[in-house]
Amino acid sequence: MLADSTPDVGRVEIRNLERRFGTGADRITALGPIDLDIAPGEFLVLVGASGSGKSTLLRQVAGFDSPTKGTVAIDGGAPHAGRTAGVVFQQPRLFPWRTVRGNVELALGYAGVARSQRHAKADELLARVGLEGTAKRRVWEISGGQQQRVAIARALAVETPVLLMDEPFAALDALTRERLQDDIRLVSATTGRTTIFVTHSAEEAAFLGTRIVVLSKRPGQVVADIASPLARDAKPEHVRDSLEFSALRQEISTAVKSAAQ
Ligand SMILES: Nc1ncnc2c1ncn2[C@@H]1O[C@H](COP(=O)(O)OP(=O)(O)OP(=O)(O)O)[C@@H](O)[C@H]1O
Repeated sequence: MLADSTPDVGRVEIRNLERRFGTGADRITALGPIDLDIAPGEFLVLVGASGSGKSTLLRQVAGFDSPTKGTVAIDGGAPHAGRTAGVVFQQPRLFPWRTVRGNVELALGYAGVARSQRHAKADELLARVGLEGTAKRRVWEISGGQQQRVAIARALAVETPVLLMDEPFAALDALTRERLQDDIRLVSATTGRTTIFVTHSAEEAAFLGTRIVVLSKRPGQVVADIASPLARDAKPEHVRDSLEFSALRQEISTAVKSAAQ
């Protein structure tokens, strides 16, 4: 299944971006200079050694933090936290005393959806991430994998042009992680939302990305930019079994190892 329509929003332009932290002798350059053009609908996976600045770059695009030098533009404008990008973190960060549906309804409220439409819209989003039948349960009653699905539904609720995911599956067991990868691949192909996804896993990067960008060790700079040859609408099991997938995973893994030296 391909995107519902060709997306025309969600262009991310990163120009000459640098981020330094600290002052005086303790000053470090964490990131940059970085130039990246991300087209609407691309699923860009960022990989690189620990400390290469992946989360720092994501935070600039989210609008949570500002570059020391250079610019980030989303559809030509400055990033605005919560308005231009939805964010999913490693921990789901839900409201535990609310129901599953209540968490999604809250995000819909922030997004300006009328109260009368929130219930149905929340259920539609929960179905999209495979959570039919859990709407009335409290967050603490469901598993970690299900909680992360709620966090994804919540991020999808706010119809931002960009979706940012910072190691969202890292804390999950292997089977749950694989299921969520299958689902997010399909969700992203159908919504066509520009996505930037951070991971440490070459396998996850190869499976999810339409494009994989490898950062060097500090200061993080782009050392490899790989276009995936895998078909977006291929069945997950066919992707995982394919020779192209193995070759891509190997290429990413080699690039990450050499970038870390
Ligand atoms: N607020 C901050 N103050 C000082 N240094 C920071 C700050 N945020 C990040 N850094 C430093 O910037 C560098 C990049 O950090 P960042 O968390 O972006 O890397 P990362 O690639 O996401 O790492 P990991 O894979 O371990 O999550 C690190 O050296 C980190 O210590």
